Amino acid sequence: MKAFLKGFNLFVFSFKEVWKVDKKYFLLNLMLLIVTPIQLNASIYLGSKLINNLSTMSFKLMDVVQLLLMIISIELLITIFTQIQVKHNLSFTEKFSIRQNNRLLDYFYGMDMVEKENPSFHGKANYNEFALSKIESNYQSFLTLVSVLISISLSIALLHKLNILVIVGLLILCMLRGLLELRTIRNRVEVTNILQTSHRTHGYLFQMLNNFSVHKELMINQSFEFLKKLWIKKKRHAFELQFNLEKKTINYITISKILSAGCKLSLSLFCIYYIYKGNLTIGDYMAITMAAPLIESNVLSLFNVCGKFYENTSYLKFANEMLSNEINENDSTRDEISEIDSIEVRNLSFKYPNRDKNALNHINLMINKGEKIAIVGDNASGKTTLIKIILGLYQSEQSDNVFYNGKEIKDIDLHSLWRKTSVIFQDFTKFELDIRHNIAMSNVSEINNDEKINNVIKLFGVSNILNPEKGLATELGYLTDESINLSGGQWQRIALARALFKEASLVVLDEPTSAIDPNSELDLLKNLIEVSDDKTLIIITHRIGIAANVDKIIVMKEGEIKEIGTHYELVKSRGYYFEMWTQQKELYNKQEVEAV
Ligand SMILES: Nc1ncnc2c1ncn2[C@@H]1O[C@H](COP(=O)(O)OP(=O)(O)OP(=O)(O)O)[C@@H](O)[C@H]1O
Repeated sequence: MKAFLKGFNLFVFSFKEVWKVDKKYFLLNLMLLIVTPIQLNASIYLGSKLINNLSTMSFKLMDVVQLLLMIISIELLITIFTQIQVKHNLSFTEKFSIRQNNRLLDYFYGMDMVEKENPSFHGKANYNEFALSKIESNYQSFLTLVSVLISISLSIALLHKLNILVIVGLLILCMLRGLLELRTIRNRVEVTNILQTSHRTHGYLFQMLNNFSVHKELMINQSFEFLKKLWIKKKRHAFELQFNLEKKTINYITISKILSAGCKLSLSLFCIYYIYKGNLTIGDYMAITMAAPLIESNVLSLFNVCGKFYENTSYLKFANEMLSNEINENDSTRDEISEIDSIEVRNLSFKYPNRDKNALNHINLMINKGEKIAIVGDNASGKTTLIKIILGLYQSEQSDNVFYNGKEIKDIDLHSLWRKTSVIFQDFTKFELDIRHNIAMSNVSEINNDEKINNVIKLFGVSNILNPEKGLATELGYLTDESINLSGGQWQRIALARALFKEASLVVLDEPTSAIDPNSELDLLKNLIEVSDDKTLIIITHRIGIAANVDKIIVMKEGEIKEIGTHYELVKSRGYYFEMWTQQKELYNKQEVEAV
C-alpha cells in the first residue's frame, strides 16, 4: 500500500510538472490518448462491416460508401490531431528542458560545498540529470497505460464471436510475452545503474586523452599509450556489461516471437474452422485477425509501461526531492551584516564526512577589521579548509564556531556576508570569455565601468594583453579563433584584478601569487596591501617573503594552529615559522633578513 501511494504521488508529481509547463500540450495528449484506440478499433469494426456488406453481393452502394467515408474521415481527424501534437511537442520539449535544467542548476548551486566536494556527488549529479528526463517519460507512460487499457477492452469486444476459452488462451500467451518484456526491463535498469559509474570512468579517461593541455605531460612521460590502454580496458568492461544485457534481451525477444507465431497460427486455424462451420463471416475473420495482434501489442505495451514505472520510480524520487527543494535566496530569519568589524573562530574542529581524521582541530583566532593576515603551513595542514569555513561555504554543525562581529555565522545571512567579501581560491576560475567579463564577474553591476576595469588590470600588470582593436572585448582562452591564451601567471593576475575589482571589506587570497615570478611577486603584494588599506586581508601562502609583510601570521600544522604573531615575534621565538623562514630566506632581501 505504501509503495502504491509512493507510486501514485510520483504520478501526480509528473502530471503537475507537465501541466505547469504547457497546459495545451497536456490536454492535446490526453485527448489523443483516448481518441486513438477508439479510432483503431472503430476502423477494424467498420472495415469488417464493409467486407461483410461487399461479400453479400446484394449490398446497397450508399451503405458501403457511407462506411468507407466514416473510416477515412476518422483516420483523417486523427492524423490532423497527431500533426498538431507533433508540432507542439517540439516547443514543449524545449520549454520543459529549459525549466528543468534551470531548477537543476539552482539545486546544485544551492547545495552545501562539503556535499559538492564529495566524490559521490558527481555520480549523483549525473543521476539527477537523467532523473529529470524521466518526469516526462512517467507522464507519457501513464497516458500509454490508459490508452492501452481502452484499446484492449475494445479489441476484446471485437473477438466476441470466438469461444471464451480461445480469448483467454490468447490473453495468457500475451501475458507470457509481457512477462518476458518485464524481465528485460528489470535487467536493463540493473545494468544501467552499474554502467553509470563505468561510463564516468572511461568518459573521464577519454576526455584526458583528448585534452591537449594534458598531452604535453603524456608526451614527456610517454604515457599516452598506457592511458589509452586503460581507457580501452574500462570501455570494454562497459561494453561487455552492455553486450551481456543485449544477449539476454535477444534471447527473450526470440522466445517472445516464437510464442507470437504460435498464437497467430492457432488463432487462424480456429477462425478457418469456424468459417468452415458457418459460424464466422469473412468480415469477422478480418476483424479477429486484426484485433488479435492489436491486443497482443497492447498487452506488451502494458507490461512495458509497468516496467517503465518500475524503472522510473527510483529516478523520480530523486527528481521529486530535487525539484521540491526551493532555494531560499534571502533567509529573513538571519541577520544581514553591513560591515565586518571582527572575525572570530572559537575552538573549531572539523572533519570531512568522507574522511576519518579531522582536517582542523581546536582552532582559535581573532581577526580585526583592516588587519592583514597571512596563513602559512605545510601542505594539507588545513589552511584552505579553515578559510572555506570562515567564509560560510561549509554549512555543517561543526562549522558553527565562527563569529562575525560577535554573532554566530549560523545567524548571519550569508548573502550579505558574501556581498562584502572577495576571494581567489587556489583553483580560481579562468573564464574563457573576454577580459571585461573576467574582471567584472566579481561585481556584475559594474560590468560597463571601463575606467574601473582598466584601472585594476593596469594595477596588476595585464593591460598589455589587450588586443588594441578589441580592448576589453579581447577574449581569453581557446573558445573562439580570436581568443588569446595566457600564461599561468597572467591568469593569476587577472584573478587578482577580479578580486580587487569588487569593493569588498574582506579579501581572501589562497596562494594568489604561486605562478607569479618572484621579482614581481613582492611588488604586486605591496601594491595589493596598499590599495587594501581599509580592507581586512587574509592571504594563504607558502612564501614566507609575503608573510613578512603582514600584521599577523598564523602558522598551521596538521590541522592545528602552531603559532600566531608578527614576523618579528615568530622569528624571535625560534619555532616552526623560524624553520620555514630560515629555509626560504635566501630568496628574499638580504637586508631584511639581517634586520631580523
Ligand atoms: N573536499 C574535501 N573532502 C575531503 N577531504 C578534504 C577536502 N578538501 C580537503 N580535504 C582534506 O583536508 C585536509 C586539509 O586540506 P586543505 O586543502 O585545507 O589543506 P591546505 O593546508 O590548504 O593544503 P595546501 O597547502 O596543499 O593547499 C587534507 O588532508 C585534505 O586531503
